[in-house]
Amino acid sequence: MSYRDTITDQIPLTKHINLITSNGLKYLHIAHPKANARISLFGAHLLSFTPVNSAPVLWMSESAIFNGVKAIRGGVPICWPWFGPAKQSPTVQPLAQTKDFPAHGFARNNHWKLLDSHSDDDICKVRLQLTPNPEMKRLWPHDFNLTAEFIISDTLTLNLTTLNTGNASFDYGGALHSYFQISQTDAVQVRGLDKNNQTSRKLDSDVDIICEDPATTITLADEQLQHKIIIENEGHNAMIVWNPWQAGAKVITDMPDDGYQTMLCLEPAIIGQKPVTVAPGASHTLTTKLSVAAL
Ligand SMILES: O=P(O)(O)OC[C@H]1O[C@H](O)[C@H](O)[C@@H](O)[C@@H]1O
Repeated sequence: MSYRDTITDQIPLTKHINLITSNGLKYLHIAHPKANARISLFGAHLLSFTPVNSAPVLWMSESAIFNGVKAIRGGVPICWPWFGPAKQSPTVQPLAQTKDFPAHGFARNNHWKLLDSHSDDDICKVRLQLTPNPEMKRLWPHDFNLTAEFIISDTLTLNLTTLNTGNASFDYGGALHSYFQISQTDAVQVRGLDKNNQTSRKLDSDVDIICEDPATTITLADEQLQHKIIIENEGHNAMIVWNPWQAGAKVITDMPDDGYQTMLCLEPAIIGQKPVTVAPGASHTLTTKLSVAAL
């Protein structure tokens, strides 16, 4: 059952933004003349973004689990403060060698606080915040204030700002793990995975690669939908491209077996080998901006 079937409470925050409760979990439903979007406060997880007169930009698994424990499969999970398996991330070693650490950090598995919301005729804006609790400190012993700002109009901007509130520098990594909706795998082409924009990549098998010198703008063109999704990123040092294909999808319990046919992950990331150092009192922002244009 999807969370949409079990809504128990709905509080209007602005003319365009409602705070929804379903199964004890909170969601923001944004219905604006320029776009619709949904955000889960669990994970500060963007679930959907659909500009008016456009197809949905983001893919959501039909078997995604909304239980406030497991990270949601689809949309834009926030991977933070490390990307990938903890054991491979220098920013969490040597701690991660001895204990059971979650892949992609802990931001996507925790409840965030709603800081504020605003909307007018042009945009909707919401900010969510994560601050450390003892379990997070066990996994990553640093003082931080993490803010996810969503600016929704005919484009969507997600600014993830890491503020160091402690008195020692720390290194962090992460990713905005965007799952894009595609019509079918042989209809799409990705450009911008290298800085010179020389390579255009077709999707014809499983892929899980790190592109370490991407262009600032990536495009995902879909011949069948006759549109391209434009992904403009800042603050990252790599792009991850992921599709698990048939065999991979079969072993992912919260993805239908044929789910891989309509999704592609393109993820602006800060990889563990090249973390960002944040000095006390300083901050760093990882940004992605999504828009759609006709082909
Ligand atoms: O299943 P998850 O923990 O959400 O990870 C899903 C995927 O995320 C990234 O794209 C990684 O590059 C993949 O190796 C990983 O399988």
